[in-house]
Amino acid sequence: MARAATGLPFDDIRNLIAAMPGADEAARQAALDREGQLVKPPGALGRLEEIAVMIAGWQGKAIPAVNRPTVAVFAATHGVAARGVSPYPPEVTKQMVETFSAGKAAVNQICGVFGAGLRVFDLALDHPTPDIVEADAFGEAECAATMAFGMEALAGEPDLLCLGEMGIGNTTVAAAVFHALYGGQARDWVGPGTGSVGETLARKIAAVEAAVKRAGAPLADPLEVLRRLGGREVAAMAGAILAARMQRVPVVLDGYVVCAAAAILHALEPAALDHCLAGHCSAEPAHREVLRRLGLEPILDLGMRLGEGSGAALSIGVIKAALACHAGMATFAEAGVADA
Ligand SMILES: Cc1cc2ncn([C@H]3O[C@H](COP(=O)(O)O)[C@@H](O)[C@H]3O)c2cc1C
Ligand SMILES: O=C(O)c1cccnc1
Repeated sequence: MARAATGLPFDDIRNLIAAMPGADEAARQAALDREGQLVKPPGALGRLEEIAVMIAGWQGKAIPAVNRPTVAVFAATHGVAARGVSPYPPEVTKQMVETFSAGKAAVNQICGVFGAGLRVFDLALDHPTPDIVEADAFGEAECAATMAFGMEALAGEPDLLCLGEMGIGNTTVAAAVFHALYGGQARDWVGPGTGSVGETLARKIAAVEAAVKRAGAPLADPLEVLRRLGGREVAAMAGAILAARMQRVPVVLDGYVVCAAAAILHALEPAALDHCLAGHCSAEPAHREVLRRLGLEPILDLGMRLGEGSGAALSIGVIKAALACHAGMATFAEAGVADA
């Protein structure tokens, strides 16, 4: 396999993780102080206050703003889909990419409501990654290059990056990643995805179990979990989360599949997700446990199980409201309201 002149491709990823910046503490503290002075009982805006303070830290501004939110949807195809682990055929991935372009998917409508830009990245859709039951999803060079491609999500300089994905079979891939990272039984991590029940669900559990065994889990290196069991959208999203961190852009995660990308980084370095919010808790049964392990509290919990970034996009409304309150409210002194 070709190695980059700078060393092993995964070493480049590890070097980035070692160099990740933290939040701007002065901006974070200034935002926290401001929250304490705004014309409301302290803490009365609950999570909205935490969101405003967190975004202040990452944007490095006492009064942060989200004017250019972007939803980046990564689409990929998976060899494992040919095993019948999803009720839908693999062609749906490409057809949904066309539907995103036509502005007719759910995520388009949600982006429209909140003024978010939508960018769709398709990752070699005509060339599925190998069936993870049979072979590794990638070689190291391709996996690292796909992560680097995901960094393109930052090219439009968004001030908030929401992640989404499209790829029939990718809840199987996500379950394999979680099973390899967190152990337990395959069935603990497998859920219906788009609606697998009965025989389809049984095939999905069997595929996850066999893939993780083949890959030789437990694996000491989370990047090997990604390389052996992941898919292109999972790798690209991990790259996007990392690139956002290098530029201190806050990230909103979507459901079960996006969290598989996040979990790889978290397993490499728990602080790697400090700039991330969980947009929602998906109805995929194991998502709540994954969020708990990642130390993330979902903003919304609406029983959604769509993917394509829909839950992350929907939480932009809450995030924008949090920032509008933080920026626009008067202090007790300014409003002439008696403080406690
Ligand atoms: C019409 C349609 C639109 C979608 N939008 C997102 N997904 C979601 O479903 C897929 C994962 O589920 P599974 O692992 O069960 O195939 C992903 O493509 C995901 O984003 C969709 C699925 C369908 C059928
Ligand atoms: O939570 C998700 O990401 C999800 C759930 C079902 C189907 N596709 C994605």
